[in-house]
Amino acid sequence: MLAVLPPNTPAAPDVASRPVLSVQGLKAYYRVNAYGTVREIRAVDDISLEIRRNEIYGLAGESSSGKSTLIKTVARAIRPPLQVVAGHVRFDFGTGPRDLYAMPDTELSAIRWRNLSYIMQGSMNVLNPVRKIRHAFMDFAFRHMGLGKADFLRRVREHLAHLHLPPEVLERFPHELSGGMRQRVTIALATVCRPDFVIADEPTTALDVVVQKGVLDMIRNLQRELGSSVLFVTHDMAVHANLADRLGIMYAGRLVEEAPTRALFRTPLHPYTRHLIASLPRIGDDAPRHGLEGRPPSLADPPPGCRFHPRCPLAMPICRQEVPALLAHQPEHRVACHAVAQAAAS
Ligand SMILES: Nc1ncnc2c1ncn2[C@@H]1O[C@H](COP(=O)(O)OP(=O)(O)OP(=O)(O)O)[C@@H](O)[C@H]1O
Repeated sequence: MLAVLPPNTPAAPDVASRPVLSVQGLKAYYRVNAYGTVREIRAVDDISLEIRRNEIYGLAGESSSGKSTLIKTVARAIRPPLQVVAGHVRFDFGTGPRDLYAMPDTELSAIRWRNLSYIMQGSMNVLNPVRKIRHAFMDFAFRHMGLGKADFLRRVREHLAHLHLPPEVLERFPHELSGGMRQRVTIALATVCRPDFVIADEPTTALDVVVQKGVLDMIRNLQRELGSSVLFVTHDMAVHANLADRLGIMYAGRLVEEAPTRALFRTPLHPYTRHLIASLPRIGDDAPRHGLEGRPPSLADPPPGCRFHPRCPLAMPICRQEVPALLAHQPEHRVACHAVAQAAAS
């Protein structure tokens, strides 16, 4: 077990049953001025989901489906031209749900790193290239730990040792470390305060397969030890299969399916999810994989109805007119598809 800090979340009898993150009707658009005309890129368009304590929720979908935009919005790490135009993001760190966008800046900076931390794509976004790693820990984590400097650095060294990182990394500049080591350091940084909720945006994408496995194991082990919740984003379904407890599939700014990972891989319901899973390579299966016809739509001018309908093998007239609601087909399995809903009703 980690001998670092006591849990951040105060024990309350009903805390475990409440979601730690609740997103409702969230819409986040890029409002871009193009030659005097404002265009809206609807990258996150009416998303609702909940993430529980002590689970890894994987968010999947191809490039430009809105994954990064959704997690930036969930972390309130947005800047123009991105704007939240509707909906709520509520976190409950044990003291009741709090609307992230209604929080004063002081409260927001108090929960950052301590309750809510963010492992970004590419470690150099958080590590300053001209400062030693020690400074990153001092800058981000020191004020949240309530310790003197010597005790704080001792805790940091213990945490690094627990993660099999030598304490000497504190005296290194980021460029002196390999890519995998830098990513491990950013994970150590993001978890040293034992946060309740960790957001990880493609943390292993730039790494080779062997290093990637080590980093994924590190994230899984830490999550188990801390009992925290992780929102993990990658387009790589094989990574999700090995890491996520539950999976949400995004297509063109919308959540189209959500289920426990095993159920989603065994019985994918949405035609897009079925395509994602069917295109995964399998050992001993040399049959050619067929890509989907067409391309994802422009999020500045998405098609009406279901955004997947122009590429969907099951498309019906209603799919061109009505947005399918995300409905529960099993208690834990939600899907937004008219064809699936009709088949279930018949
Ligand atoms: N700063 C920006 N200004 C305008 N549009 C943007 C901006 N950033 C992203 N977008 C658009 O928002 C949409 C969603 O992009 P986003 O990066 O969230 O997708 P993604 O699923 O995370 O993709 P990837 O896996 O490639 O990172 C895309 O159409 C993208 O072009």
